[in-house]
Amino acid sequence: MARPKLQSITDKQKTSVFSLDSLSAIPRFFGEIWRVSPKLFTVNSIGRLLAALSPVITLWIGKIIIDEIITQIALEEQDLTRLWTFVGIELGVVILTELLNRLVTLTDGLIGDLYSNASSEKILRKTNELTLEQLEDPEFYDKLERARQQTNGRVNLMSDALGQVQALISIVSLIAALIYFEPWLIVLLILSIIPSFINEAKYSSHRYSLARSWTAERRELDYLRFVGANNTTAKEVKLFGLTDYIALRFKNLSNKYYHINKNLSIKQSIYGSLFNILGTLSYYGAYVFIIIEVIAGVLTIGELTFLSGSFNRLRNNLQQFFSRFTRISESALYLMDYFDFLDIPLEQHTVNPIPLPEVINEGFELRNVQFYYPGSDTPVLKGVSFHIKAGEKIAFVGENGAGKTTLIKLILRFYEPTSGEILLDGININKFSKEEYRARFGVIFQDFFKYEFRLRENIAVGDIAQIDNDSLITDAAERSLASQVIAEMTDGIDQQLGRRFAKGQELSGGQWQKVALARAYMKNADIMVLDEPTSALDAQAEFDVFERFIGLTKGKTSIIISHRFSTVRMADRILVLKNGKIEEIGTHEELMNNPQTYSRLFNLQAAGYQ
Ligand SMILES: Nc1ncnc2c1ncn2[C@@H]1O[C@H](COP(=O)(O)OP(=O)(O)OP(=O)(O)O)[C@@H](O)[C@H]1O
Repeated sequence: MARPKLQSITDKQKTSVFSLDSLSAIPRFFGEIWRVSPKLFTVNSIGRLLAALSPVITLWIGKIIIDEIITQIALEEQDLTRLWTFVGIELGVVILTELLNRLVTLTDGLIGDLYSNASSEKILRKTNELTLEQLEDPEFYDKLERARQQTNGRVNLMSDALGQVQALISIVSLIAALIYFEPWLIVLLILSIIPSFINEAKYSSHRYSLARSWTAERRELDYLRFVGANNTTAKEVKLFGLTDYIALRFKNLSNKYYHINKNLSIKQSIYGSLFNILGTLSYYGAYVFIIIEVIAGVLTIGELTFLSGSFNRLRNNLQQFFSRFTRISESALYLMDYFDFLDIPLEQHTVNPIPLPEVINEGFELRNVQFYYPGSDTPVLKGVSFHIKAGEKIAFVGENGAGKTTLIKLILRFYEPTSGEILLDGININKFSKEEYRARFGVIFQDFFKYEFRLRENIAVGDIAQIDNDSLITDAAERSLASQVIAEMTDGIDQQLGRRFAKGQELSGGQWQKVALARAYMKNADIMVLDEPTSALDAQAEFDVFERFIGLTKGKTSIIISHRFSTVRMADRILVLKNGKIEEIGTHEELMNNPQTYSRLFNLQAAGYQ
């Protein structure tokens, strides 16, 4: 479902012919570049400024040299001092320009690298500041994709924009020289350039709107590339023989884009070539005009080389200037996407948060909680009310899709209930600071992430500030039985995990689960939340893990989700969810005496083990 907050720039604005709107993003862009490295930026700008004057100076010296040669040839007693002096000056200017150009390229590259790293980091941090709701929105993903792509484009934009200022200085100096000798040449020049500029502007805007309208498809292409060539999907792809299916899907979609893009490129090339020929004709027109003037004795030979050189140079510079201009406005459109992404409004922090209770006394209370996932019109929770007493171990049970994990997401404040409220010690959990509130939880999710980092990091993510606290990490590992995994690793706690990087060791599903469970033990959390923490463990390991858990978390409020009734029965109370409603709640014994879902499922599972 479209959400207005994610759409601040309309497509129409983005595709207006000259894309001038987009240029408004450039000052902010330069602000960002400046902050990346004020020193490099200053060196780069000064280098460009000096290099910009080189064409007119070189051409002017060239004119003096030629006129001097002609004068000296006509003399009987030649004095070549002035001639050699100017040749020497020209050589100096050429070497200096060469050095300045190198300096500009070098600083362009360095600033580009720094800027691209800084903007990637910004995207990463911004992504993390967004809510789960925003992260699960496909429109958000399109925006993220557009912000991510063209990182290189943004770097080129910098050299283009600075190059543009440099070119402008060269152009103004060359124009001044042309006006001084032959003002008419300027008119000829402008007439030859304008059609080609309009052509460039038109097609660059087409290209951008095409790229933009294909964002979702590009994401699909990326996903197909990932599914088709990836070590995590390789087993299934090989076993089910999916390569052809995926490759064909990829080919069909990418071919479609290729053909649309091809047609556009061909048209642009044809018109571009025609307008270029027009430009060349105008140059020769000017050339003929200057030759006639020289023959008539109005201009000297030196002035002929200077004027024809200046005209040619100016024509190239202007052509580059205009095509750079369209390139800049095109890149600036992508830049707007990037800023647009960075400007996605963030969720408001809780105003004047109430301090969390030092010790939890009463526990949680859910009052008539109803919940719809954003964009969905099917309720997942339909008026759920219950207590979790302080220090109690409560298990959530129910069939797939009943809403167990959703309940946990609401308690952890990843989403807000659509109606109803959740209280902790009688206070609505929204009134606490989200960060402080979440810090009181030790959590393992059903779909925990397997970081292909070191084992130490995989445990320390539970409290990353403690990454170097070996005793805390080994202690957490001991509690979750991950110590057995550490003992088997060549590099112990510093073993690289996964197969992506050198010396990485892949773990079994159960071993990963023990490592992930250790995250919940990393801090002395008041509330433990375990969402199917033992689904991959063997029966003995599961029993051991839970026995430990019960022993180690005495007096801590805990929520456990499990489909294994041998685990569930260890909880103080069990809540059975069915279709988003509480079907029954009570102790194992109470529920066993109640001929409803729990006793039926318990007996069913028990019978399976007999
Ligand atoms: N991010 C989401 N967006 C939209 N719908 C969702 C989302 N996550 C879950 N759902 C839907 O909410 C319902 C409840 O899902 P939930 O994950 O809470 O079930 P569960 O009881 O934990 O199931 P399981 O035992 O399979 O883990 C399901 O119908 C699911 O399709």
